[in-house]
Amino acid sequence: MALVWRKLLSTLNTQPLNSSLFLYGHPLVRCCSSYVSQMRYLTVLKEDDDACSKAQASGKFLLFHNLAPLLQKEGHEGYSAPLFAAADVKGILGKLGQSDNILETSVLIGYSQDSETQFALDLGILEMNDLDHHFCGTFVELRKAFFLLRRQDIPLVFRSQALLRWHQTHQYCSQSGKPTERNRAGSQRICKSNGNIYYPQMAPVVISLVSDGTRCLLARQKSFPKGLYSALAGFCDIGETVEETVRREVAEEVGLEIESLWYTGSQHWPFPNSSLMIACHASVSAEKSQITINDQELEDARWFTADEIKRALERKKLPREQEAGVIPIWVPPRTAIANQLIQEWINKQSK
Ligand SMILES: NC(=O)c1ccc[n+]([C@@H]2O[C@H](COP(=O)([O-])OP(=O)(O)OC[C@H]3O[C@@H](n4cnc5c(N)ncnc54)[C@H](O)[C@@H]3O)[C@@H](O)[C@H]2O)c1
Ligand SMILES: [Mg+2]
Repeated sequence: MALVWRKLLSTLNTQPLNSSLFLYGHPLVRCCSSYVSQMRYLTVLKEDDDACSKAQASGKFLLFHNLAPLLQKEGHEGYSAPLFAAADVKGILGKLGQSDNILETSVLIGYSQDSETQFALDLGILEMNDLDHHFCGTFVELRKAFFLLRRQDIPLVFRSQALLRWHQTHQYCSQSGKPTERNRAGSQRICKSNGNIYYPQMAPVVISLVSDGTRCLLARQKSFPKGLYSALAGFCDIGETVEETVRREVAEEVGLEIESLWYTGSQHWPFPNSSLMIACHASVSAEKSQITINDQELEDARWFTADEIKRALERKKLPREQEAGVIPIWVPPRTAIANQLIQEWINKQSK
C-alpha cells in the first residue's frame, strides 16, 4: 500500500497540480467507489503539503476559539456547527483587519459527500470582541456544546477539537526537547533534529454495561452531575486486551467477576483528553451479583430493573426538580455511547 502511495505522489509531483480537483480526478483516486476515492484523496492530502495547501484554498472550515466550537441556532433542531467557505472566512478576517495567514494553521478533518474538503481552524489568537457576531454564532465550551449540538454534528466537532488540542499540547519532541513542526494537514508533527515523527494520540477506554440477566449495573462518580448514573468505564492498561480491561475494571470498581462479554460499538470521546470509548456488554451470574463498591473511584453503584431504566431513559433533560426529596436518576444523553449500551440492554429485555 505504501508503495502505491509513493508511486501516486511521485506521479503528482512530476505534473502541474492546478487544483485539488486534479488530485481527486487522478486514476488511482477516481477508479473506485466514492467512499474509497474519498479516503484515498484524504490520504494524499495528509502526505502532500502542496496538495493540501491547494485544497485549503477552496475548503470549508469549522471554527473554534480557544477550543470552543462556533454554534449556530437551528430552529427546533438545536444548534449546528456550521462550515464556512474559505472565501467567507477570509472576507470576515479582512473586515476585522486580520491577515488570512491564520488559515494555514487549520487542520484537515474530512471530505464530505458534497465534495468539500473540511478543515478545523482555531481563531484563539484573535481577540474575541465581536468575533462570534461576525460569524453569526456563539463560541461555546465543548462540554456545554455536547448537550446543545445536533447529533449529526457531534463526531466532526469532537474530532476537530481533539486534533486542534493535540497540536496545542504537543509542540516539543519528548526526546530532543526541541520544537516540532507540523505537516500542512496537521496529521503529524516531526522533530527536524532527530527525525522523530509524532501522530495524534488517544487513550483506549472500555465502557461496560454489566447485567445479571434481569438487572443492569450503573454507577456514578463524585464528579458526575447529581442523579447521573452510567456504565462502568476505565482506561486500558498498557499491554492489556479489551477483554482483560473489562474483566479488571469490573473487578476493581464493583468487585464482580464477569462470565462473558461482547463488543457492541465505539465512540471518540474528547473529555478530558482524547479517548476511544470501546463499548461492551458483560454478564455475571445472578448468584454472584453481590457488589462491593470501590469508594476511591465510585460514589455509588447499583443494580437497576428494566422499569427503573426505562424511566431514567425517558428523562430527556437534566432533571432539575427533586421528586419527594429524592434526586431522580438519569442516564447519559443519546449522543453518548453509554446511552446506546443502556438502550440495547432495554431492547433485549423487551424481547
Ligand atoms: N462512565 C461513563 O459513562 C463515561 C462515559 C463517557 C466517557 N467516560 C470517560 O471514560 C474515561 C475513563 O473513565 P474513568 O475515569 O472511570 O477511568 P478509570 O476507572 O480508569 O479511572 C481513572 C484513573 O485511571 C488512571 N489512568 C490510567 N490511564 C489513564 C489515562 N490514559 N488518562 C487518564 N487517567 C488514566 C488515573 O489514575 C485516573 O485517575 C474518562 O475519561 C471518562 O470521561 C466515561
Ligand atoms: Mg472508572
